Amino acid sequence: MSHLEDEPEPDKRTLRRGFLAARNALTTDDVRTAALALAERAGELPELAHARTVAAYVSVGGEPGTLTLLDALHARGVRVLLPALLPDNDLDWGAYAGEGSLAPVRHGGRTALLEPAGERLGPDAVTDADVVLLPGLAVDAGGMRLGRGGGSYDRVLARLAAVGARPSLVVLLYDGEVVDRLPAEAHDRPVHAVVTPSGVRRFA
Ligand SMILES: Nc1nc2c(c(=O)[nH]1)N(C=O)[C@@H](CNc1ccc(C(=O)N[C@@H](CCC(=O)O)C(=O)O)cc1)CN2
Ligand SMILES: Nc1ncnc2c1ncn2[C@@H]1O[C@H](COP(=O)(O)OP(=O)(O)OP(=O)(O)O)[C@@H](O)[C@H]1O
Repeated sequence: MSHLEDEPEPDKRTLRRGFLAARNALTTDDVRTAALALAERAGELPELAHARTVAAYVSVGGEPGTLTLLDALHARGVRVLLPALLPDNDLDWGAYAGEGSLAPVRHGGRTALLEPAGERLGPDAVTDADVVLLPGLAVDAGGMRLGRGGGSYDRVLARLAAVGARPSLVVLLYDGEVVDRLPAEAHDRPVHAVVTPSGVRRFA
């Protein structure tokens, strides 16, 4: 992206469109191969090795795959919390109990998400997490994350801060989604690390 450095910062919407188009161009095989590498790389994170509760999400479509990782955590006895999207874009949470505990839910015209089918624990349940795995479209060298724009995870991060919870914040991405710089707003908060198929990068 260095050839763009002299141009005005493209806004978040334009950036989102570009990153989503690249994901849409991936084949099922690309996604599957990357998901295996991601699970392996994430397995190297000491934060995950020691976590008792992990807040995560089930990837859909071209998103970097998370299910292999979720199954590995669940099999080790880690409590895995998964989000359920509420009408105002806030997130409720439920526990992952294997693939049978997921239900496809379509919100509006969007791709169906896989959400926890069991008991709902309430939006504050995320404050129990030792590690939060956040979805995103990109992260920059300062750890600032570009999300989908719903503000769901902005609210999660605000809620964690409000109760003084300081879990490790980790975003799972493809290699090309780690960039030099993203536009940041006052409410944006940096993550601690990014996992891509080629490895883990930590932010100061
Ligand atoms: N897998 C997953 N679950 C998640 C999120 C996410 O980003 N990914 N969320 C993050 O906040 C929350 C749900 N919010 C979402 C907001 C917008 C779209 C969305 O615009 N989807 C588009 C593009 C899908 C694609 O990448 O191909 C669509 O369905 O058209 C999806 C989820 C909680 N669960
Ligand atoms: N703590 C908050 N509570 C409610 N709304 C918020 C909060 N923080 C940010 N928002 C709103 O959410 C919207 C999306 O913000 P932004 O573009 O940063 O989303 P994002 O970080 O890309 O998405 P996400 O958090 O879903 O991954 C903005 O309109 C913003 O004002």
